[in-house]
Amino acid sequence: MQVLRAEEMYDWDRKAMESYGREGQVLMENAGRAIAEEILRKFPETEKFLIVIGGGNNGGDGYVIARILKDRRRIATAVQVVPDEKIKGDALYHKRVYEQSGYSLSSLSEEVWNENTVLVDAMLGIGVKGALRAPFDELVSKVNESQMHRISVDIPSGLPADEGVKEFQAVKADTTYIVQAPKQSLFLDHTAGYYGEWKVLDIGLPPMASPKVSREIWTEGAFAESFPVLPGSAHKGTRGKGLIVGGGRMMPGALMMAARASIRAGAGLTTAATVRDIIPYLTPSLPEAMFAGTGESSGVISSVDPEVLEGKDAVAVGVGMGREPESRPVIEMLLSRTSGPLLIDADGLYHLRFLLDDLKKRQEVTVLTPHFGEMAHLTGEEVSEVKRNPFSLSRSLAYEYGVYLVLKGPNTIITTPEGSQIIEPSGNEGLSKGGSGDVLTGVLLTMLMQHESPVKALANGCFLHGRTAELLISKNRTVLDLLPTDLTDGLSLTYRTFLPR
Ligand SMILES: NC(=O)C1=CN([C@@H]2O[C@H](COP(=O)(O)OP(=O)(O)OC[C@H]3O[C@@H](n4cnc5c(N)ncnc54)[C@H](OP(=O)(O)O)[C@@H]3O)[C@@H](O)[C@H]2O)[C@@H](O)CC1
Ligand SMILES: Nc1ncnc2c1ncn2[C@@H]1O[C@H](COP(=O)(O)OP(=O)(O)O)[C@@H](O)[C@H]1O
Ligand SMILES: [K+]
Repeated sequence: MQVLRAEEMYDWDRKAMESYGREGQVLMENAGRAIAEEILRKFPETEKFLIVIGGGNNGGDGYVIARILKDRRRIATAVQVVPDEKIKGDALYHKRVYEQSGYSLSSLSEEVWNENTVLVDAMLGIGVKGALRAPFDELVSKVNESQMHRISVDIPSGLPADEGVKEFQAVKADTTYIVQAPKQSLFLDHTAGYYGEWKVLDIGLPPMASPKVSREIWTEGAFAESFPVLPGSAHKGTRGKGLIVGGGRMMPGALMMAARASIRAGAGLTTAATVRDIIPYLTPSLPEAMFAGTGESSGVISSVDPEVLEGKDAVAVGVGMGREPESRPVIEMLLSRTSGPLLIDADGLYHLRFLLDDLKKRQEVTVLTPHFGEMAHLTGEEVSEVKRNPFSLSRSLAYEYGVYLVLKGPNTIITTPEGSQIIEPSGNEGLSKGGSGDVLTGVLLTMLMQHESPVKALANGCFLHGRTAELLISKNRTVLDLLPTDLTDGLSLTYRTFLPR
């Protein structure tokens, strides 16, 4: 499913009408009807509805919804909150249909704000611009203060559709019925929460006319379809031989978690490279792994023998490595000497900030997996700015350095060097614990060795990680006690659920 910006949505709408014979009035009828049916399904017993109608096409959808609710014998109070001359075009057509059905409009008296009533917010859609003007500024506050269940049409009124907007005032919806395609703000840290529970409804825009935008949500269907089938004749070489460089005297656990996750995810052979004196302590928890000792300076990795790279299908570096400058030459060496995919995570990303020229020179597949803080460090932006503009900042970075970028968060955004983007929304707050990212690194390393397409490998790895957290919570864990190490052993749950082979 595509994720669109407002302008892209308008393009699709325009093209549908101009080139594919779709009428605006019909599309509005479809939108309003699809939403009304959902409302009736969700509230089969509720009698009273209040529909608040604004001046654009979002208000037009509101007229259709009000008519259908009345047709179904519900007590639907429709209030138009703008002067009559503001209602134009398709919205005016549907206002007339509403009135010709014998239905009338009410005024916004105090009695309509009744907690036994469901509120339908059809004030403002994706056409909102700038700070809210009267009467919407006060109305949005009033709606948010009310105890009613709030259903927003297409988008919570006042909320920007696109990334980048700093200040806004918007309805905090309990439920949002999104028209045709989710908009960017559904996935942003500071706006996602305004949508409440959400569902995307098809209103009949022709897929042939959809904008040429490569920004998609990754689904369980996509995972099951694109996950490579392991041949019966598989041997460890088929599954991939990976190397993970990380850990040190202070953070050996990070390396342990990444290596174990890589093996559990299905790698043929995983080698963990770290300072020599901690290897004996790691061996009991990683009986399947191979180990390689690195050069060391005061407990941190200071060098890796390039011979360790021989025969490796992919390499991951950074987990638990520390930020001491002594480790920087390791990243430098791996950037120039790794011939297969190279994934850089955690402290590796910290060092990378000082090696951007080497990154630019590298020709082979390189994957960076920053969280918001690491992305801010890499780009020189504030964390708040990264959260407000994750799509465009990811694209700029991926394009400038020719890398695959996995910007991690509740909605992880994966970007290719060419700028295609995938949003992977699985997971829950149980993952917000030190170590979850290390597990992800191990999983991604394995996926990179087994998929032909790096972007599918990354999307499937994020899905595997996030869905495992969801399945564990639905079974015997909670978001409070879930551990990154539970996640590793829980990978089987996701495999068994989605790849019953
Ligand atoms: N295929 C589709 O996409 C389909 C989309 N459909 C629906 O259309 C919606 C988009 O409709 P849209 O373009 O008419 O814009 P919309 O959001 O109603 O806002 C415009 C109004 O808001 C006002 N206004 C703006 N900013 C404001 C502010 N700061 N403060 C105060 N007022 C402000 C502006 O006022 P003006 O600036 O003109 O004074 C104007 O009256 C979309 O979300 C979906 O619900 C479906 O019907 C079917 C097909
Ligand atoms: N609230 C959340 N909902 C969904 N996924 C989350 C949430 N918080 C964190 N995650 C996921 O958990 C992982 C955390 O990675 P990271 O921040 O690198 O952790 P660490 O470095 O502490 O191991 C990422 O994959 C991220 O997408
Ligand atoms: K709305």
